[in-house]
This record gives sequence, structure tokens and C-alpha cells, in this order.
Amino acid sequence: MIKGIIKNHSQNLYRFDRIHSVLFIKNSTLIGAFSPSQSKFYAQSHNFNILKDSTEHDTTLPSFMVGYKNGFLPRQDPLAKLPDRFYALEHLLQNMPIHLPNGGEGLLAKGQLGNAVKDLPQFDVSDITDQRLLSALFRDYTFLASSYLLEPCDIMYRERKSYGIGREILPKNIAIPLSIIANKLNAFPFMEYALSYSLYNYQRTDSTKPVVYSNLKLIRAFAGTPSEHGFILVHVAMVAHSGNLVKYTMETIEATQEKDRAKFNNALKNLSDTMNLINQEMETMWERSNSDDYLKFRTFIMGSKNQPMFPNGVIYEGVSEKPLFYRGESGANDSMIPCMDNLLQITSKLPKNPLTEVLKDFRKYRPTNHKEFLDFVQRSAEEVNVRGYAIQVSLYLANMDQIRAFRHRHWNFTKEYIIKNTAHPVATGGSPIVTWLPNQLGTILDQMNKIGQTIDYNKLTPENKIIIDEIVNKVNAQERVLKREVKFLKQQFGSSQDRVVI
Ligand code: HEM
Repeated sequence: MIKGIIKNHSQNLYRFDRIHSVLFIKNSTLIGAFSPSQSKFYAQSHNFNILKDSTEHDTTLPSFMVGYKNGFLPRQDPLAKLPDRFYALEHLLQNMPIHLPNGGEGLLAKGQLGNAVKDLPQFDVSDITDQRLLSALFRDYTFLASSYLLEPCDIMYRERKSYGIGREILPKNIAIPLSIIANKLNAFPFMEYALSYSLYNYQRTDSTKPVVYSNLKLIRAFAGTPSEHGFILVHVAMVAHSGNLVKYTMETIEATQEKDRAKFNNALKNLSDTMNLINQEMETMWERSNSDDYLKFRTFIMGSKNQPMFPNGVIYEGVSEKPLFYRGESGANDSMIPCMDNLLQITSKLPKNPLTEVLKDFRKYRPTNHKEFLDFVQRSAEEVNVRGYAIQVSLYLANMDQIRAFRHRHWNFTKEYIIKNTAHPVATGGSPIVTWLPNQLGTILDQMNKIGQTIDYNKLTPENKIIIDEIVNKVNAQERVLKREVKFLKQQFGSSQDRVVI
């Protein structure tokens, strides 16, 4: 019997032992993965090249490369200010936010951005290869594009609580350089969670101190309010813990393949501790970003895909005569939860429905290396069968419980920050607001329930019985409440929730 102790996020001590006796280990090798690189920068672990250090001074590698130190954050601090060559763009962005740092009103406050954009030169960016500069330019052009396209919607929302129609043509002095840069970064030419809004938008106040919330400031903003600052930087502070998430994900896969039970248990325990830290950081959102303020900056992170403000998409002048449609910025493009879903093989348990197809579509909107890593984790976990090897210990359930805690809190955010304050039917990423998140939360609850039912209670210590009972009861209660809430909200939001665009 395997015995040990793990801590959950409420600091309870979990004892774990065998809670399931089925053992299914697939004898497998990793095939078709990436070929190992001999570069001094990489640590080899199985067949995916994880960055060993942050390669601080290298500007030839992409900014976003999954690393043991930086996790899913960029491997270098984002470039905060553009070089003099782009002074006009830098100047425009600094003067754009509704509230300026000096207490004055910026261009977006009174709808003056549209005119100001006319004076922006069309910069030639075709010669640029420096990855740090390309990343900063991508962030800045996407901030400008979203501000320009959604400026009329923000003004209308402030006046009438309805968004109206956005600008349908992106002028060539933004569209052309943005498309060239996006192409170089292998990204969509639209604002993204990692590449622009969140993970490429922070500065350390003291560069000798770590990436922790108290040491961070924003680079770009739409509203320029404390709540916007808090909203964006809580994401960054959470992702600052993701180096360990990557580390223990790799160790879990390795240990499963090596059938090393001690290493496996250790990796799963550390993984759940790491997720616990991330969840604790997430909890600070309530105090760092006021839920009443969210809609005051949210307009600008809406997309052009499945949004009533862009019924005909957006024409990128000088780039495409056909209208283009892109999902808006969303935490759904963060890589931590998809990493956990893939490692614990939850992804393959998601129901086969259009909502799950939306989740898959979201996974395209991220840095290439993140996407490759997530694909690698999914493939490897299935091949070595992490779930089959793990299912006998409550550590697996403890990790699922961390995903549940994330999604449960997250659903509470969505109700409090959004649903309570607006009847707008789609989220920023274009998903239906009251059904999409419950599709995933419901799946994790359902999966935990199923595992709970397979536990052989005769093999549990009395203490473990109490702990497992607590988890199972909590899961049951949350599942019942969620079903009731979704039923009620679907009636409130009506047929808009049946419209799922993939
Ligand atoms: C006030 C706080 C937040 C609100 C109101 C909020 C809202 C939302 C909404 C409405 C979605 C649906 C997707 C879409 O945009 O179409 C979403 C997805 C998501 N967000 Fe957030 N979010 C918040 C904070 C966070 C934070 C701090 C994270 C941390 C990384 C995060 C990560 C995610 C993830 C992973 C998903 C996909 C959920 C899933 O796979 O089930 N969100 N968010």
C-alpha cells in the first residue's frame, strides 16, 4: 500500500493510499515527437525541448518558448518601449488610454483615436528580425487595432449599455505592418492573450526582483484604471508559477514511462502544490480588480468572430479584400489549464459537441511553441497512459480537484464580473457566455464523480474515507448547483446561447 501526505489549498493534510485497484499500464514508446536539439539552451526531457534558462540576451529565438524557469511567460521581460524609429506609434499608444497616468484624459476618452490614427505613418517592418522587437510591435499594433475597431462600441456602451457596430475597415497604416509582423510570429493579426494583452504586457519595477504581483507594472492599457491593471497582472502573477507546472508535467510523463512509482507520486504531489499556489494567486483577483469596473475596459478585448459588433468581419486594407474574423483576447488562451487537462487526460473526456470544438479552436490562439508543447503533453500522456498509472492514488484526484477549484472560481468570476452586469450573450473570445464554461466545469465534476464511484472504500483508512467523502460530496453539490444555474441562465439568455461559431 502506498502511503503519503499531500496538502490541499485549504492547508488540510491529505493522506493518500491506493483508492483504486485497477492498474492499466500501456507499454509504449514516444513516437513522432520533436527531434531533440543539441542546443546548449535546451534541457532534453523526452522529446520536447524545454528551455533550461531564459536565454536572456538572445533575440533570435521566439519570445515565447516553454521553459523550466519562465514556464509560459516570455523568456525575456517584454520590451516596454519602442525604439525611436517608431516614435509616432509609441506616442500614440502612450496617449491612448481613457485615463492617463498624469490624471488627464487620453484619446479614447472622447473618441479622438480614429482621427489621430490618420496621422500615423505606415512603418516598414519587413526588415525586422529581432524577436523582442517583433513581439513588442505585435503587442502595440494589436492594442492600436483593437482600440481603433472598438472605439465606437466603447463610447456607445458608456452611453447606452449597448455596443452597436464597430469600425469595419482597419486602415492600411495599421493593417499592413500588423499583418507582416503577425506573419513573422506565426500569429493571427489580432490581439492575443499571451502575445499581447496579458503575458507580453508587464514590466518589473525592480529588475533584480522576481515576477511577483507587487513588483509589476503594466506597459499598455485601454482604460488606465487600477482595476484593469489588477485584471491583467493577476494573470501574469499566476503564470509566473508555471515553470514548476512545466517541470512536474514533464516529470509525471517521465515517471509514468519509467514506471517509477516514487518519482511519479512526488511529481503529482508537487504538481498539485503548484496548482494550489496558482489558484491562491487567482483568488486575489477579487481584491485587485473590482468586479463593477470590468465592463469599463472589457469592450476593447472583444474579437471580430461571432460578435454582433462585427456582423461582416473586418477588412484589412491593403491586406485582404475578404473580411477577416478572429476570436478576441481571452484567458481561454492561457496554457496552464490546457496543460493540466492534457496531462490528466481530461481533454479526451470532454463531450463531443460544438462547445468542445470551440475549446479546440481556442487552442490555436497562442504562441507556436506553447501549442506544440500542449500537443506534446496530450500525445505523451495518452501514450504512456498517465491516467491508467495514476488512478489508483488519490493524488490524481487531488490534481483534478485543483482544476475543479480553478474552473469553479472562474465560473464565479464570470457570474460576478460579467453576467450580473450585462445581457451581452458572447464572451470576449466569442464563446456563448452561459454554456461554454460550464461545458468544461461540468466535465471535470463528472469525471471526479466517476472516479469517486470506483473507489474501493474497504481499502481506505478511516481518515481517507472522510477526505474522499468530502471531495465527493462537494463535487456532487457543485454539479447539482451548476446544472440548476445553467438551466436558469439559458432561459434568461434565450436562443443566443445555441449559436456556437467554430
Ligand atoms: C475577472 C476575472 C475573469 C473573468 C471575468 C474571466 C472570464 C472568462 C470568460 C467569459 C471566458 C470564456 C471564454 C471567452 O472569452 O469566450 C474565460 C475563459 C477562460 N479564462 Fe477567464 N476570466 C477571468 C480571469 C481569468 C484568469 C485570472 C485566468 C488565469 C489564467 C483565466 C483563464 C481562463 C481559462 C483557462 C479559460 C478557459 C476555461 C476552460 O477551459 O474551461 N481567466 N474567462
